[in-house]
Amino acid sequence: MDNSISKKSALVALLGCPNAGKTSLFNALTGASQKIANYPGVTVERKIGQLKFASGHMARLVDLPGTYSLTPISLDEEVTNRAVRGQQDGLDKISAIIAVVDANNLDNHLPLILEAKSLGIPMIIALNMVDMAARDGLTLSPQALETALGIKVVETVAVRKRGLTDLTAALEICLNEPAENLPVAMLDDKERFAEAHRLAKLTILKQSASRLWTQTADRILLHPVGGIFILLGLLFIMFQAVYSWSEAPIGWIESGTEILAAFVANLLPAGFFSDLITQGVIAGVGSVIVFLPQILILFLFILLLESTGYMTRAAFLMDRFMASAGMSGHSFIPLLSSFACAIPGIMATRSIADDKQRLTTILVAPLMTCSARLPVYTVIIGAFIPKMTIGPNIGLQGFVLFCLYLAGIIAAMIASIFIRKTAAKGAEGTFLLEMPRYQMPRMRDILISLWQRGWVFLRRAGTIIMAATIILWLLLTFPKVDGASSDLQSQKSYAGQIASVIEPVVRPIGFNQEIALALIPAMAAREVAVSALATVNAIDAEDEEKQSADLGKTLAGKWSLATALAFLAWFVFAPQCISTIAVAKRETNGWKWPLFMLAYLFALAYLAAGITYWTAVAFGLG
Ligand SMILES: Nc1nc2c(ncn2[C@@H]2O[C@H](COP(=O)(O)OP(=O)(O)OP(=O)(O)O)[C@@H](O)[C@H]2O)c(=O)[nH]1
Ligand SMILES: [Mg+2]
Repeated sequence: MDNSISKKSALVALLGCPNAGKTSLFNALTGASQKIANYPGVTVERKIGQLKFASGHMARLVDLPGTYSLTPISLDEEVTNRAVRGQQDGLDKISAIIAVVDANNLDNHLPLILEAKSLGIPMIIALNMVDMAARDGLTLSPQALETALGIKVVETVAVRKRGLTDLTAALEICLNEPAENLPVAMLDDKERFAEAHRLAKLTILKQSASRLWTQTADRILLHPVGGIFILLGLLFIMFQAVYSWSEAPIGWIESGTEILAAFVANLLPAGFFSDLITQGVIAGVGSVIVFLPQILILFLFILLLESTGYMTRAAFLMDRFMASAGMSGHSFIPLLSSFACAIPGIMATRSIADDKQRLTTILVAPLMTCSARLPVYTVIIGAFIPKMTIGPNIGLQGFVLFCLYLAGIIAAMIASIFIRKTAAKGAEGTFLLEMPRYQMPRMRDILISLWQRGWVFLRRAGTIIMAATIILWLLLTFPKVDGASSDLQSQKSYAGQIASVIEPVVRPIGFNQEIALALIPAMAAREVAVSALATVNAIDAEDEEKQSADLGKTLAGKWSLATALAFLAWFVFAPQCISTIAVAKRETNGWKWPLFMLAYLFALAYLAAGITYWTAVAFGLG
């Protein structure tokens, strides 16, 4: 510790809103002569350093936590509030304040200055980040602000050490000949914001059109209440579009697979091979490929939101919400990626510095509705939820899909709260984010990304999903039951025998034999649940001549609504994806956390499906 810091020299405080540049200024002004301690009772760092004036005199400088107001809400704001009022234990009375203001953000930063002014402590203003202001096309008049406030204003660029000589000179004058403290009228919140706005207008001489535009857009899109509604509205439109735009292309793909199946059936001699291709490969894989249009529409929206610069704003909007669940805005992007797929999502958590927050984000990422769930949701919704509207342009099917996504999000938040209270206890993190500029998306880039996503999906369908479907088909076809109806065949087959072990476990939550059968191969990937059901039904329908290419129609004739809803609820939670477990193992360096993840997600899935089933039955939907 540096004991050379004199206890007697005047104490000067750096006061300002979060991210105004106080710490940067503190470092620039004090160099290496810092002394770091904690405020008593709070784990907020207290930094005191020594400041040398041109005259050779010294002062002590204290860096305070950022706050927007002297009416504290959080602990570190409390520290700042007590410090400037001279009520902080172990801290001398403050002789002067350097109020640090972000030049780009006058409207938001000036209210604190007005509040501080009423304390009656000698004060000067460091108008910081003027480099950014200039870059963004802002022309400012520090003189205008100085005259209007009656407080000396010095322009600074803390990170480039610009304006520091002027600042220390002004500070020394302020300490030696404090301006007369004219009594200041106490303003209430509303008056203070109005006055801050007036001062900002006086100070800003000119601003570029694009900055003005960005500011207006941000005022609307980042509004703490309105912004959230806009975000939810955008997501809602997205899910509606996933349905309404995909109808026609889905029809084309369906007729395409039907034609292909008929063509192959004609081409190949009837028998094992023909059955394998038509029932296993074409019915199975085709039932998954049908979802390509919906997946592309989903990605189109995500890509558009990303490329316009909106996504970062969404992260910002969500920060407070995420913090209330024990994560932070940093977790937002990984979780958002998990809507596409949990694997890139979990890998993106590497950018989260806090270990506990990172672990939590990994553990809840599989609850975000990945695109592999879309086929499962869509088949069931298409089959069981009536195609009706529940409001102007609001379809019930899109609404249900929206609710399923919402259920995943809410479950993730609740799980996160629990995990942060138990398995991953730790302090809250901080959050910093720079807003990108708004821009027109470049259609070419979007199309390329869409093509890549589509290709990844098709490759999955052609590899893992096809393999799982073929294996399942083989397990369903053997051992052959002679002369049995095809229904009996699937029950007596190897797959049927395995399913009959699982069935008693899932029967209490409303699942039937064919669901039990589909759940095992679906561990490979969730979509396989759909291709497995398609294959089972293709085999079962063999003799009956009424095999429908539309899996939904077939299921609607067999399952009760309660079972269908329970099946949906299951897939909101069930960790049915081996690759996700593998990535979680790699990213957490061991089996402990992936096993924990498997256990808690299966438990949730079982509970949710059971509750859904029995509630539906109670309402007479069984
Ligand atoms: N371009 C530019 N960046 C700055 C300037 N001053 C600070 N920054 C940057 O702004 C960010 C916030 O600066 P800090 O010094 O940590 O802000 P602070 O006021 O201490 O923030 P809190 O302690 O959270 O209240 C950092 O990334 C700094 O590098 C400046 O004058 N110009
Ligand atoms: Mg700081």
